[in-house]
Amino acid sequence: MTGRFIVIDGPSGVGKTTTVALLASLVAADGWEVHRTKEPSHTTLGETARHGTDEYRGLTLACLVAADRYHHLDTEIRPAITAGKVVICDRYLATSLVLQRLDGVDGAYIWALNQHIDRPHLTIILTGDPVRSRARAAARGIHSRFHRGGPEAGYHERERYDQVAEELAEAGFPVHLHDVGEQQPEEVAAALLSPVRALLTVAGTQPPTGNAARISES
Ligand SMILES: Nc1ncnc2c1ncn2[C@@H]1O[C@H](COP(=O)(O)OP(=O)(O)OP(=O)(O)O)[C@@H](O)[C@H]1O
Ligand SMILES: Cc1cn([C@H]2C[C@H](O)[C@@H](COP(=O)(O)O)O2)c(=O)[nH]c1=O
Repeated sequence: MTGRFIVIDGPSGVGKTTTVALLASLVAADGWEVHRTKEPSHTTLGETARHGTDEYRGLTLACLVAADRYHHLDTEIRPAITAGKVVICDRYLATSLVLQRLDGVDGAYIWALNQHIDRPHLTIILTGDPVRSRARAAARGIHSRFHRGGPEAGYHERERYDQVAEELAEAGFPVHLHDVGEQQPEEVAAALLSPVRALLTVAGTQPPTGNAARISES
């Protein structure tokens, strides 16, 4: 059986990386082989995008993150799915549709750049109080110009993610929007387990192992 491709996306500091780690553990505990990864990837190309947002902007950055996405799909995501794993990826197309637009790139161009990417089986978009999210990102450490800016930037970013959730759904992407509210990280992951199990539990199909499985990560 081929694996599944799940994306967790949303504003800076909302808790994507934390949720990916916790959800990966829960899915592995169900017996699924899990591969955890993130975008930009941990390749030279990806790290250039992650840490280069002061130098690279607009169309250049849009092309850079799209190139990294195709390389990530070719070298990591597709092989893991073919091997039957559940791939859980931190950030993907929704980030490009929000941040590259904020950078002045036309939405149609972002879609065109990404027209050959794989469609995730499920895109989870986390939303939450922008003041809290921005404060958490700042406390953790800022490495991107998109993380800067106070509450106003945070509200704007959240609004864009809400719009992009609708845009992706209209384009046929299965989307699950989850407001983290005041939930603790473990509560967020537990709440997401239900839609993820619904995706993984195809009628009559059991997880490939009866026991807790391994998690690989990039
Ligand atoms: N539900 C939560 N409640 C309280 N703190 C949280 C919660 N989720 C995450 N955090 C904390 O907030 C900080 C940011 O979390 P995390 O790195 O997971 O967010 P992110 O969305 O991946 O951020 P970024 O987009 O900036 O990479 C971390 O210190 C994490 O421990
Ligand atoms: C996937 C993706 C990423 N970016 C930029 C935005 C940030 O500068 C970094 C990611 O930061 P993180 O805290 O390590 O998650 O990459 C982007 O502009 N467009 C994208 O599609």
